[in-house]
Amino acid sequence: TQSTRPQRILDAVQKNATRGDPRSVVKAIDHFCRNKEWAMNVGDEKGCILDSVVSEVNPATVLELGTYCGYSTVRIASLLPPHAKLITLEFNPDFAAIARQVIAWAGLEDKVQLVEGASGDWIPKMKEQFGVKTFDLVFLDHWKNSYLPDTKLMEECSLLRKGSVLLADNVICPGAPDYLEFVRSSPRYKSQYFKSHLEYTKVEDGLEKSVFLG
Ligand SMILES: O=C(NCCNC(=O)c1cc(-c2ccc(F)cc2)cc(O)c1O)c1cc(O)ncn1
Ligand SMILES: [Mg+2]
Repeated sequence: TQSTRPQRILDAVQKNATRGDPRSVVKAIDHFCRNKEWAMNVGDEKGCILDSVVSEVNPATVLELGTYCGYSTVRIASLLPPHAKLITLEFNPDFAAIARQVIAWAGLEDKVQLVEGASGDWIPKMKEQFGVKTFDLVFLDHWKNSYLPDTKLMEECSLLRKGSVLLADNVICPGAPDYLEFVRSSPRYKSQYFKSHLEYTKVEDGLEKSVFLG
């Protein structure tokens, strides 16, 4: 039977990465996507910016919107302090099934809760379902036209506190123009653009870091 690209990414991890070694999992995916098949992971260049923001925030609670194969999930979770928790939402069940195995190969299942379903359905249930008060860091990497409505929904559900950091991928390519306009013009956010490139390419892209001011 014909394999899917996420399945081929998982194969590359299981063949080339060491169980329990998150950095080797990240390296194996980047090597596969740079040399064999492009895939929509945040990638190594933007991944370094992601790492620096995670290390700076040192979050106890993280929400990731859009898991895909778990590449950024592994990057983030490998940097979290001992009792920190990462909740990652993925709408696509095929992506979720692969991501669970990638996260397990990295040995990070205890830090990560992968939830299958639509962000709009799950965000209002975060507190009651997972006992989350607020998120210290949110990584937005799902459907680009969901960034803005989901950010407004997180505000309405009081999931953001003074100092919560939103980090959004792909604000240039594919782009999230309505989200960018909102966080850059709203008095309730302090925004900063980190110029980079679309994963594994020379095309411009970047991450937007926005601190919620409460
Ligand atoms: O596609 C779903 N999620 C991925 C969101 N991410 C992206 O779309 C994405 C796309 C690109 C990208 C950039 C250039 C290009 F030419 C093609 C794609 C890069 C990225 O870094 C992304 O993050 C999805 C499916 C589904 O059925 N349900 C819920 N979500
Ligand atoms: Mg992305």
